[in-house]
Amino acid sequence: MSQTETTATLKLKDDSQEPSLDQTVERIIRSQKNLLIGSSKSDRVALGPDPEGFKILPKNTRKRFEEGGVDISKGYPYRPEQDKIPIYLDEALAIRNDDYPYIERGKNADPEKKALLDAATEVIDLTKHIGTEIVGLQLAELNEKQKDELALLIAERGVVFFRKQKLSPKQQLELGEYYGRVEEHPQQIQVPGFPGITTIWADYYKKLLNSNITFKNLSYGGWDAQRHFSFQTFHTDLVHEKQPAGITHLHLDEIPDVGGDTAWSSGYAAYDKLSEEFKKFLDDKKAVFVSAHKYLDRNDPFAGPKRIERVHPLVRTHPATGWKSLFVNRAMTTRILGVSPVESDIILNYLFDVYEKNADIQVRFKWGPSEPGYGVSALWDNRISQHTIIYDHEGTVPRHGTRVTSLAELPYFDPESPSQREALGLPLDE
Ligand SMILES: O=C(O)CCC(=O)C(=O)O
Ligand SMILES: [Fe+2]
Repeated sequence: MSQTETTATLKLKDDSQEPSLDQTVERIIRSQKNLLIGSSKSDRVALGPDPEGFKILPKNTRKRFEEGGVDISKGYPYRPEQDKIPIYLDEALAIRNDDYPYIERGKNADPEKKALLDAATEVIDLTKHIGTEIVGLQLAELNEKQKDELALLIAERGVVFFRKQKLSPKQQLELGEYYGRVEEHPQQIQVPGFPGITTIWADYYKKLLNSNITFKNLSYGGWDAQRHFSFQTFHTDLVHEKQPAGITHLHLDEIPDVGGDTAWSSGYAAYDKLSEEFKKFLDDKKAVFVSAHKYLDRNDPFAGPKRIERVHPLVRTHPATGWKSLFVNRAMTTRILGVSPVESDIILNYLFDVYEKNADIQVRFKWGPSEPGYGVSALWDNRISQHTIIYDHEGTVPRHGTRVTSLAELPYFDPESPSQREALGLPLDE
């Protein structure tokens, strides 16, 4: 056979485009993704901007988007295309797997936070341990010094609220970028043209789930019944990231008159609920944290769905305050390393309860009443708190928000760091 004949034969093979076995298997896996990953009803595919969602977009939100230059002419919300949604664990793990140089803005802020607090007309601590409302300031107008001081205040108080805000999605994103690398979510519904801004819109999901429209792979915090994950239980955002979430900023631009509050619980105070002996036991422990979404193992795709697993310290030090905080949540912390599975379950359940059942370390925020033309912002620190929507409105009335999450440092535990009560000179529980 001459050289030309060989090339011709090979070419013929290429041109026939007969898929290899691997390619066939891959095609089956992709087409049967929902079956293999076990997507729930809320885990559906959706492609691009949704003309149906646009029809129920609240007036206040539409006005904010139009004034803020968001192009919703093709529909709303934007639903990431199927080919952007990772199927395999290694694909999901490859997202943001680099070491990104995080700058802690709160670290060098004036501890008295004068530039921020003196400019406010009122500063209201909503409870002793967590939650502060700032009155009379616009987030969009803060200078760098004030933003740094705000980062410190959020780190100290867990969550900070601003009512009556004029804030475009772009301004919200810019503030998030100042606080860290903004997470771009490959699954969640988004603001068109702004992959860093996700949409929080329960009534839309409710409508979607009740409709006969077949969307696939669009996800809204679904978990299996076992661990009950959804936005409706206490949780922390994005703990499965290598450098998990620092500040999340949720801006509600459509607020129900009644219902749909949000609650936060303090991780510093949860830690300080523990006895000194138990703190010592927990201090250098590490735990496994899992992702909300499930994926397939490329080497064993038919072995069932798997979640991303990351190991983080169970007690972590906040880089701005230097205080220790209990870093667990029922939805995503699955086991403590170095103890038996039975021990791990018992300890974790107790720690979840400490966070969830002590009302004295929590704040419940009523976003309303809504004021046409304005929105309300909550900025919380996921490193030192948990939060949950209080879903009493059951998605039956309009409630719409945009959310930007800034990722933070690689979590660490500094054995020299004090607890909050120690740092503030308060008596410690024994
Ligand atoms: O809608 C809410 O109140 C909170 C939703 C939530 O968990 C989040 O934005 O991370
Ligand atoms: Fe959340």
